[in-house]
Amino acid sequence: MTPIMSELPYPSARALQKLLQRLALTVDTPVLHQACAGQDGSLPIADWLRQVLKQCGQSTISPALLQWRRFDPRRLPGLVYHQQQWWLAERDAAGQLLLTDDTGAIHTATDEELQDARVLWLRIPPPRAFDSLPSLHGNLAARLVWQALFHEQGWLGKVVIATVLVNLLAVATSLFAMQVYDRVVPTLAYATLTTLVAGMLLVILLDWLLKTIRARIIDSLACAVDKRVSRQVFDHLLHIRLDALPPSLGTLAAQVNGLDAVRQFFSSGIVFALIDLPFALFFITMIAVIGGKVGWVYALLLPLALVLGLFTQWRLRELLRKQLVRSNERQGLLVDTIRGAESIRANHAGWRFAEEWQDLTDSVDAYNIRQKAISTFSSVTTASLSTLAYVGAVVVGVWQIEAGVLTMGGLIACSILGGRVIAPVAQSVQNLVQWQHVSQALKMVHMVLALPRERRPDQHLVLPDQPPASVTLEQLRFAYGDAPVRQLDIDRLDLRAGERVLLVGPVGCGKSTLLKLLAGLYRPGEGRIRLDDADLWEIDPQMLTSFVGYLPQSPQLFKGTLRSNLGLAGSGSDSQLLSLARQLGIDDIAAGSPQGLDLPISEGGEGLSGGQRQLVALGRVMLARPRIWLLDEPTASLDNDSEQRLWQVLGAAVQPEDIVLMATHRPMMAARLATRVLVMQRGKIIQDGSPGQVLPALAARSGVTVRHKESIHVV
Ligand SMILES: Nc1ncnc2c1ncn2[C@@H]1O[C@H](COP(=O)(O)OP(=O)(O)OP(=O)(O)O)[C@@H](O)[C@H]1O
Repeated sequence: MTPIMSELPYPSARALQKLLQRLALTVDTPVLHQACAGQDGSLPIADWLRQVLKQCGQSTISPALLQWRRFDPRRLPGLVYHQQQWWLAERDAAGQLLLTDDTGAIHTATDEELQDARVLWLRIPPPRAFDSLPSLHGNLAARLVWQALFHEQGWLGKVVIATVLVNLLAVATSLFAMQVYDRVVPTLAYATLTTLVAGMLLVILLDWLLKTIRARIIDSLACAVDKRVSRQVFDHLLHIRLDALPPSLGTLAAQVNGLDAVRQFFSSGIVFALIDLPFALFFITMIAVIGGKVGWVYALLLPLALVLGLFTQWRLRELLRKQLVRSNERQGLLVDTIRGAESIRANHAGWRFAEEWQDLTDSVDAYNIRQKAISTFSSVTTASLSTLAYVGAVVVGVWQIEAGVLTMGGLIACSILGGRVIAPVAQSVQNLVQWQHVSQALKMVHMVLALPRERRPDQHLVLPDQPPASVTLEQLRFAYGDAPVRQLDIDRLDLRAGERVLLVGPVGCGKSTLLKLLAGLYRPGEGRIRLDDADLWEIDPQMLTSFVGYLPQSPQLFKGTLRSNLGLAGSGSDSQLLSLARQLGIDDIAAGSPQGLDLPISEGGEGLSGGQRQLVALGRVMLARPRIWLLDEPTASLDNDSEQRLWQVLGAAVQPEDIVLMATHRPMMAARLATRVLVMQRGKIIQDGSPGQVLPALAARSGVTVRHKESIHVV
C-alpha cells in the first residue's frame, strides 16, 4: 500500500476540541491535550486520531481522511487541511462554507478553493432511531410518518387545548340562543340582550383566534412532516441496492409519488374533522343535559353512521388498492413511452402502447366509478340520516316541551348543538375515503421502503486509511433477481496495483455485470470482493467511491450544463474542467456554443451526441482521479480518431499504481495500454494472460486474420 497522506501534519488539540464540540461529543480537555502530545508521530493521521479518541474514551468513533473533491459535504463538520494548515470546516444556515482556524478567526471558502484539500472526518455510529429498525413488521411508511409527527415537539398539547376551547365556545352559541328565546324575547329585555351580544362578540373573536392558531400549527406540522418524510424516502431511494430495484422504474416513481396523498391528508381540513369527531359525544351529553330525551335521537345517529362507515371502508379498501396499482402501472407506461419515443416511432409500435394505455385507463376508470358509487351512497345516506335525526330531535323536543321539561329556547339550543354532532359525522364518510387513499399510498411507499438498502444502517463500516493496492474476487456468484442461471461465476481473480486489464467476451457474457459488482452497485449472491483485506460491502460507500471510478456502458447525463455534468459530484475547479475538456475534445462541444461550458443540457443528456455523452461521462471519472478504474465500453460510440485520443489521455491520467479494468469489444487500440487480458464466457473467466498471448489466439478463434495488433477486432 502507498501511504498517501502521511505528509500532512497532525491537527492541533484545539482544532480537534472544536470539532468534537461541534459534534456534541464531550471529552476532558487536559486528557485530549495529553493524548495529542503523547502519540507516536509516525502513525498515519487517521490511526493517530483513532488512538487519541480512544484515550479520551471515544472508542466507537472512526476517523477517516478523504479528498475534499470526493467528500459528501452533508457530512460536515470536519477538519480540512488547506493552505498548509488545519481548519474547522462547517456550513452556516445559508449553506456558506466556513473555515475556522486555531485562533478562532473565521473565513469563508468555496468548494472550488478546496478541490485539492484533504478532510479529516469523524464517523459517529448511527443512533438507534428509525434507521436502526431493520424489522419489516408493520408499515414502514406509516411508522416514518408517525415518528416524524412526534419528532415535532409541543404541537399536540396546543392543538388539543385549542380544540377543546373551540368546542366549548360552540356551547356558548347555543346558550346564547337559549337565553335570547327564553328571557329576552318574552320580556324584550334589551339590556340583557346587549350584555349577551357583547359576550358573544368576545366568544366569536376567541373562536376566530383559536381556529387560526390551530390551522397554523397543523399547517406547519404538515410541512415539517412532509419535509422529513420525503427526505427520508428519497434518501432511501438513493441507497436501495440497485440489483433489488423493481424492473419498472416508472411504477416505482409513481409509488414514491404516493407521498403526495399523505401530504394532502395533513394539509386538508380532514385533520380538524377527525379532531372534532370525539366532541360529538360531548355535544350529545350537552343536548341530553338541556333537552333530556332529545339526546337519544343524536345518540342513535352515531352507531348508524359508524356501521355505514365500516361498510364503506370494507368496500373501498380492496377497490382503491387495485385502482392505485393500475394507476401506478399507467404512470410507468407513460414514463416508458416518453423515454422510448424514438424506438416506438421507428418501429411503428405506437398502436401497441396506445392499446395498453387504453386498457389501463379503462380499468382505472372502472374502479373509479365503483369507488365513487360507494362513497356517494355513503355520503348521501349519512346526509339523509342527519336530516332525519334533526326532524326526530324537533319532534321529541315538542313532546319534551309539552311535558314541561324543555323550553322553546332549550329546543333551539339543542338543534344548534345537534348541528355540531351532525357536521363531523356527515363529513366522516368523505374522510374515510380520503383515509383509504392515504393508507393505500402508505402501503405503496412501504413497498419502496422495504427494498433492501446497499448497507444496513447499523452496519459497522470500515474506513480504510489508504487506497487499495489489490482487488480479489473469491467464489463470486451472481444472478439477477430470481434468474435460474448465474450471470457471474468466478472462483478467484486477483487484480494487482499497476495492472491494466482488458475484459473481452461475447455479448451478454457478463462483462458489465462484473464491473457493476466491482463498483459496488450490485451485491454478489455468494462470495466476496476484497479491496486489500476489506470486504467491499463493509467499506463506507463514500470511501469506496473515492477509490473506485466507474464508467457505465450507457452513461446518463442530467439536466443542467456541460459544466455541472462534468463535475457531477461537485469535483473539479474551472481550470481542471477546462484542461480536461481540452484533452478529451469536449471543448469542441463547448466551442460550438456561445455559453461554453455552461452549454445547457436537457434531461437525459438530450442535446449531445452518443459519443459526446460518453466523453463527458469519462471526464467525470477522470476528474475523480480514482485508484481503481472500471470502464465499460469507453469507446463504443467513438470514431477512430477520438478513440485514439481517448486512450492517450487515459494512459496519461492513470497513475502507475492504479488498477484499470476495461470491458471492450474493440481491444485493438486498448491493447496498447493493457498488460493483461481476461476472456469471459457465460459468466466465467475462461482465459487470462498477457495481450500478446490471448489476443492473437482469440482473433484466430473468431476467424480474424492477424497481421497487425491494430487489426484485432473481437466480436
Ligand atoms: N438488469 C438485468 N436483469 C436481468 N438480467 C440481466 C440484467 N442485465 C443484464 N442481464 C443479463 O445478464 C447477462 C450478462 O449481461 P451483461 O450486461 O453483464 O453482459 P455484457 O458482457 O456486458 O454484454 P455486452 O457486451 O452486450 O455489454 C446477460 O445474459 C443479460 O441478459
